[in-house]
Amino acid sequence: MENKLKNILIIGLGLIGSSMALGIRRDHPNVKLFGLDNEATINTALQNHLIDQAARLDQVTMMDLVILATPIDATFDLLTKISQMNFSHELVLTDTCSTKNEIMIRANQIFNGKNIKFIGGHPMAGSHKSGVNAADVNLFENAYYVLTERNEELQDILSGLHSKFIIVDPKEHDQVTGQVSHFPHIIASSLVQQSNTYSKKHPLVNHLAAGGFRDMTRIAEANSKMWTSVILSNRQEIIERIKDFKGDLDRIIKFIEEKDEIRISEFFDSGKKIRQNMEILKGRGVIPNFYDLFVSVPDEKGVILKILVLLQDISITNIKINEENREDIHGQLQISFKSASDLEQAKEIIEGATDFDIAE
Ligand SMILES: NC(=O)c1ccc[n+]([C@@H]2O[C@H](COP(=O)([O-])OP(=O)(O)OC[C@H]3O[C@@H](n4cnc5c(N)ncnc54)[C@H](O)[C@@H]3O)[C@@H](O)[C@H]2O)c1
Ligand SMILES: O=C(O)C(=O)C[C@]1(C(=O)O)C=C[C@@H](O)C=C1
Repeated sequence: MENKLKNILIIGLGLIGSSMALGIRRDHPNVKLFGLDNEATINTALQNHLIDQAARLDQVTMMDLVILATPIDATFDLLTKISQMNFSHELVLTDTCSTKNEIMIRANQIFNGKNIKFIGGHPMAGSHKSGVNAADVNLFENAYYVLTERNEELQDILSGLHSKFIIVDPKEHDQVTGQVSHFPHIIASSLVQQSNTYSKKHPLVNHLAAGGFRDMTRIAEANSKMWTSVILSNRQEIIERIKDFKGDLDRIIKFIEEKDEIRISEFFDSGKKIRQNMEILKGRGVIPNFYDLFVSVPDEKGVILKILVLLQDISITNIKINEENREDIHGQLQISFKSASDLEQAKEIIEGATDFDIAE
């Protein structure tokens, strides 16, 4: 298929826009990539060859595809400005916002009868980091990429992101992401703040916070402006999720007060089973790192290289080093694989060649 989307403008070259630029370039080295952002960001994007050329907003009219990778409030503003422009050919326009319903309602109102094909988009992967320096070509690998409708040419341009397209109704999208993406950010931030308040009375809090606390709170470091926009764009759903959760907390308070051993155990058991079932879904994109092996490694020079050499014939999707604060215990290498069989093979190789502790 000859793709007619040749001149592509990305507005907003932060974490998402710059990572998309790298992904687009991977499969489509010949498209012309333009960028629009503040001067410092554009300079970095040009230096790092993320884009070919800077563009102005009025140059939207000469583009074939425009990707809005901007915060939600800025995206609304840009949608309005673009809807006031005149196009001699059809513009394909998409966004990356974390909410979809309000954006689609607005787009349907303002693009009606215009030469603009708007397709709502949301890559279901990201990070607590932001800005052009966080660009990562593998950010969207194996993650779902939500679109509000199929579009062969757009999907082809985005193929180098290595994500999986899924068509979702905008309202349904906001309900689901409200539960599994937006609400968890509220929980993480509340937990960090509650612990901080408690630490005024109990300073040891700052020392005894360990792996569990770290795993629960990484996303509390996310960009506050972005999350304010997300929450305000999905208010009703998020309020409902919070109220629902309050009910769950009240239920567990009751079990504890009543020393109800069976119900407390059922509570944890149920959580464990549900999460383990979600693990099965990991390969389909619920959680980007799937089939993980945790190798406990001594803090010695060359140890990571040794493991990598051992696994050189197996496809690894990600490696993470979970450092330990204490010097006397081992750090943990988290290695992610594409399949259960790759994981099993890697486990056998490491077990055969080292005495490192391994867990799945
Ligand atoms: N961070 C995530 O995990 C994540 C994941 C998926 C989708 N998203 C969504 O993608 C969008 C971008 O998020 P991000 O994490 O890349 O944010 P970011 O802060 O890293 O990047 C946003 C960029 O947009 C630029 N910008 C803002 N207003 C602009 C304007 N009017 N014109 C041109 N550039 C402008 C900023 O300078 C910045 O470089 C948001 O709508 C967010 O909801 C974020
Ligand atoms: O990994 C993270 O830090 C994220 O929060 C990314 C995350 C999420 O997983 O909920 C957050 C917002 C996006 O719209 C999509 C993905």
